Amino acid sequence: MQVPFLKMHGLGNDFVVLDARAEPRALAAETIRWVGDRHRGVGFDQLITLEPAQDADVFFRFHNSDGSEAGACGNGTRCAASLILNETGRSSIAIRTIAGLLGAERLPDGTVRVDMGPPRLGWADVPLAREMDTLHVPMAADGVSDAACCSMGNPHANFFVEELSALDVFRIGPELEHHPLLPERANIGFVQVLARDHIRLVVWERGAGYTLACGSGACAALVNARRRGLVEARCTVTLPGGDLVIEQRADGHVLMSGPVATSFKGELTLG
Ligand SMILES: N[C@@H](CCC[C@H](N)C(=O)O)C(=O)O
Repeated sequence: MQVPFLKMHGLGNDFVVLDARAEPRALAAETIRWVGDRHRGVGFDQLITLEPAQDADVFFRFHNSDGSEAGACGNGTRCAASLILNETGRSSIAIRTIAGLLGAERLPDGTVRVDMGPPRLGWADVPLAREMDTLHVPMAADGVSDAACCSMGNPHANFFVEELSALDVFRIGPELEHHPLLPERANIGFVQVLARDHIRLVVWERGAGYTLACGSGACAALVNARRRGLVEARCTVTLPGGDLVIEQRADGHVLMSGPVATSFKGELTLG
């Protein structure tokens, strides 16, 4: 069976997009891992499946390259939303995801903004293994300690550091992703506050590993930095792949804007 796909990215956070609106395309975890293999398949951080929705323009389903499913994917939402914005010719759309209903719009400069909704801050929302203050979670690894956690529809743990380049992210990232306090694992964000409107961030993604950018991770970093009193409501978040602009509105909703790009299209041979 030949299945057409698009390869897209937001700041190098890369995606294979499958359109399953007319025909179901449920891939087994083993197939997802093969397509995600950067040597033997196409390679991606996340696979995004577009599905029909009853109460929105489209449903987006996200899978990590290890085959696990994720409730949210900020950059993937921006990329796939740009397809629906182009297709419909509309200036804004509504997207249903496992984590909730999201809004997306194209901005005059061509970038795409997604309303990721409000963060969830309770220990059971993240989730953490037991009741505790999500702003000070006793997790530590070489060079980092005292995590701030939240959910942006998916779990995030942030560590604030003086200097990001001093960290061995490839060693401590997987260690923290699998920490016993995180029953569903988490995306691990290492945050350096450069100014009250500027953050540097490196993310070790749950189920995908080191990434050039993580949209929901950038939202979580701003939310947790604000909770610690370190930044204002609007920040530029500089990731290895480039900049996102993140803003938390007075009603708590977190807005994320940045560029999207299509790399190529192709066909998967399945079965
Ligand atoms: N790249 C994403 C996050 C993808 C999901 C994550 N790895 C998870 O398992 O929660 C983004 O841009 O938000």
